[in-house]
Amino acid sequence: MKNLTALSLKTAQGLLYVLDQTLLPQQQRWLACRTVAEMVAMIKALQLRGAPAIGIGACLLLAYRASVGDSRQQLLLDAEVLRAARPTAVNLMNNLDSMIAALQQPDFKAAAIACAEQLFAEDVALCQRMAEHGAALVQQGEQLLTHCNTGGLATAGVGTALGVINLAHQQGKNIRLWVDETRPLLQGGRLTAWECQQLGIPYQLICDNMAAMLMARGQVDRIFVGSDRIAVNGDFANKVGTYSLAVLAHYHKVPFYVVAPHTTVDLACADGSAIPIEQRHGDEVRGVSGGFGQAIWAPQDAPVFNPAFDVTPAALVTGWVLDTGVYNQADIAAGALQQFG
Ligand SMILES: CSC[C@@H](O)[C@@H](O)C(=O)COP(=O)(O)O
Repeated sequence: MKNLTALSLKTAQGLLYVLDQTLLPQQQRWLACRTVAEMVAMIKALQLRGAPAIGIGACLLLAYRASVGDSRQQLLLDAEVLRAARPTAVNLMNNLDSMIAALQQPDFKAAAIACAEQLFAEDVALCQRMAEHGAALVQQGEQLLTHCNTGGLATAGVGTALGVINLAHQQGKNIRLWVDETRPLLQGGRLTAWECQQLGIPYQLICDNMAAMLMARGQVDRIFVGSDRIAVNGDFANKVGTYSLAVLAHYHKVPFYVVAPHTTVDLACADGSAIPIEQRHGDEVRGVSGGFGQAIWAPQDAPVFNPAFDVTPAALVTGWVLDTGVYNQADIAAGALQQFG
């Protein structure tokens, strides 16, 4: 396998390494990943996270397993085990489908490696195109807002929503960014804040419940978020809290954009009600843990509701920024997403 490098994934001398995102920003620790069980555990624990990154990581692991001599039959079984690691991000399923097709080739080992390398390269290119389409929407001096982490850590490339924001910054648009901390796992506070510092993007961190006040004061000009799965009617799933942001944006007439590669469209989902939503452990809401330590403030057995994602209805979206272009409400209603998947 070639040596590949992204912010959260890399291959070197044939081995796969994952940057443990649960420890950021306090610690930068790369973990070697050799087995399917290790990869499943990393995805479930969100050591590897972000819709495109988990799909690419799972396929790189299968390519590694092929390179060390696993049988085609074993690799096909392992692909199904990996598919079940997280349910919402369709990129994982789509990338594994590509890998399964590669494993049908006569030289399945070479095909698996080529497939993983191609998925990696393709994601880099898709991110760049999304960034170009999205950054063109941003005006000089705007105050932007984002949720969760959608940057280089979540993809093989520059990211989805954060890729757009970073390109607008690089273009000298003098933007400022509000970063939602993103409870319960703090992907904004830990990961997006860290990426913004690396990239030199001027940002301020806010708790999720401060966005309404900023919008009321006219301090948010545009919102960009990512997505884990987009239904054909334009409804989309993203990190829990995205829906409330969209409702707030609608009320305050703030343009609200979802940024995702066309491969995030799922033709099997007619609308958002068909998107499976992952439910996670109650401890994530009872407290927090990470590279900074652990704090639990709720009663140990407090009953918890903890969906990892929510669905934003298409009616609340100003624009769908895909690698293929920007689509508006009329485009989506006319079936623009039907060509993807
Ligand atoms: C490219 S990022 C799109 C989404 O994957 C992102 O917004 C998100 O919700 C990530 O959730 P996570 O639970 O951290 O994997």
